[in-house]
Amino acid sequence: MNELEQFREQVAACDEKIMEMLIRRNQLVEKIMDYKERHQLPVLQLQQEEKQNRYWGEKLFDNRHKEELFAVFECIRRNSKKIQARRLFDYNIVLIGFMGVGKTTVSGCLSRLFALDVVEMDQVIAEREAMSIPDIFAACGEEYFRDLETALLVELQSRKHTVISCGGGAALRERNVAEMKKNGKVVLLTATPQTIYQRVKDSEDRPLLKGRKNVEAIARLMEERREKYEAAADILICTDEKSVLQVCEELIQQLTKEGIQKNV
Ligand SMILES: Nc1ncnc2c1ncn2[C@@H]1O[C@H](COP(=O)(O)OP(=O)(O)O)[C@@H](O)[C@H]1O
Ligand SMILES: O=C(O)C1=C[C@@H](OP(=O)(O)O)[C@@H](O)[C@H](O)C1
Ligand SMILES: [Mg+2]
Repeated sequence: MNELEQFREQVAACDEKIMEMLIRRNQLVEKIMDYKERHQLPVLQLQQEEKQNRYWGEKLFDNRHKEELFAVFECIRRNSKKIQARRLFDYNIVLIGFMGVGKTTVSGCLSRLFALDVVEMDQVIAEREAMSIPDIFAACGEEYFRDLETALLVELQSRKHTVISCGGGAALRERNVAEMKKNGKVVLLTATPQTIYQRVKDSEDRPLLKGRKNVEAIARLMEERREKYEAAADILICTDEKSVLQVCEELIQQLTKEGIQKNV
């Protein structure tokens, strides 16, 4: 055997070991989940991730392939999160609620925590129409926009393990709620009008608040919508005075409670 072939054999032996270790690692991830479930421990334990980052940062700091090694480790960790998420949520997580409650922000955070895909409905619609949401409203009207939402919700039924961040008005149509529930658990995020005002006051992205961006008008519109939002929700999370991470933790905790856990 020439030298090149010998090296190739050694690389193949390394791959064999790496794969064996990855299989073992995945089994341990499952065991950790069993343990957390049995002892009712929170699913998210971010300090563990920080500990790993510190450890490998120090250990690899002068390695020539530090970046590449980190990228592989990140990929391994992402896959662990996926394994975890697939077991926890056998469905889509559909976020609804008034403008500014944090649907988009919470989706991003959930996606990082569990390596879930995100569909930001407004963004998909704006891209497909090649127009911003305010422009769609101005050019084609609200009904047209709501029809696009309905069509997209139907399309998303073929997915699983996806966070669907709805536009604030999507849950107001009965038909939309029925489509959401076919593949997902509907999570209603709430906040007081004062909180909403603070969060949206500097943004121009919400045509329905144009010319009425004040606490009173927000409170009125919120009250008009409240009944429909609440009727659509499988769970409700209040976001006032909570960080985005706290909101995610509460959401996971509620979703993984018995009964909500599986899509039954
Ligand atoms: N829990 C929170 N605490 C503080 N600010 C938040 C929180 N959730 C969202 N925000 C902020 O509020 C604004 C609106 O959030 P966004 O996710 O766009 O809401 P939505 O998609 O429901 O309209 C953003 O600037 C975001 O950073
Ligand atoms: O509440 C609504 O009717 C709307 C909310 C907006 O999304 P966000 O809730 O993400 O702001 C956007 O879809 C559109 O302006 C209509
Ligand atoms: Mg949004």
